[in-house]
Amino acid sequence: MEPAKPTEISSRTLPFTDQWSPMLAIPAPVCRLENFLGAERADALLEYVISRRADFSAGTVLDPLSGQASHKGRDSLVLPVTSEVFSRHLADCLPLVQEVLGHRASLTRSLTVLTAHGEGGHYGVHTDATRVRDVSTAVSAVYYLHRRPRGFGGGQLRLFDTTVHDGTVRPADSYRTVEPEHDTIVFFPAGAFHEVIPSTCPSGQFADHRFTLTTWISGEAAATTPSDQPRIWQWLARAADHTRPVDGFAGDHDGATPAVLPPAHPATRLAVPGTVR
Ligand SMILES: O=C(O)CCC(=O)C(=O)O
Ligand SMILES: [Fe+2]
Repeated sequence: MEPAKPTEISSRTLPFTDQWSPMLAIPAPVCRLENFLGAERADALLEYVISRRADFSAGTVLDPLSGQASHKGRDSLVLPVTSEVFSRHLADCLPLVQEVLGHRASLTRSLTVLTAHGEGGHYGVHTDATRVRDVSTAVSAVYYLHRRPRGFGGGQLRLFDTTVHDGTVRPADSYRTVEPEHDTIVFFPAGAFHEVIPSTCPSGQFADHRFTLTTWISGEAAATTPSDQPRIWQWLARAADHTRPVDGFAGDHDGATPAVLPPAHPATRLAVPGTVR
């Protein structure tokens, strides 16, 4: 049979107009790595997290205007930690992550907390601007851990798109969903709006919670040349502007302490596909 000839849709059906003003909706760049620590070490870390149960406390949010910490819109347990090995892995994958995220600034410091979400655990829509000096260049990294079979439901991470329309940049209602899969890590711009939707934990046991090792990675000080960053990063930073603490960054509201990220090690850094190591 002959293929049908295309039919022109007449401009009576689809008229021309000079009132044409579509809205740009851009997904936040995300880089996801599976099997990040490997089965054995991920299980060892999970056992460690469970063993620290008594040391977790309620996580806070910071009001950017008043500088006050509160529990508004958040029900998570947190425990600040540092780990040389985890930091080295982060440093070794940053060249690849930066390539995927279209990120150009230098990243030298990190803040890390363990988190646990149980029955009703959630973290309302926010940016991570309160965790870093310069949200236009900082990266958030969330490493997920949980028992198998999974003892919790829900708890997905939603990463909101950004709309750019008539010179205004704002977070969109649309989003991408990240499943909190054991031994996977996601990286995304710290200025992207995101939320953790409520989790359930039918057993009520701490060991069945949704666990993360959450890290905020940034440079030393405010970037002097943010225009080096691709446009999407600049838009994200503009949309996140009102979430920056007006008094600037004055230490972490959950007690995380800054650690220096080593440079990527030539022998262990992840290769960027398509380049010579
Ligand atoms: O747990 C997650 O998936 C995200 C956590 C988060 O957004 C945060 O701790 O700032
Ligand atoms: Fe966050």
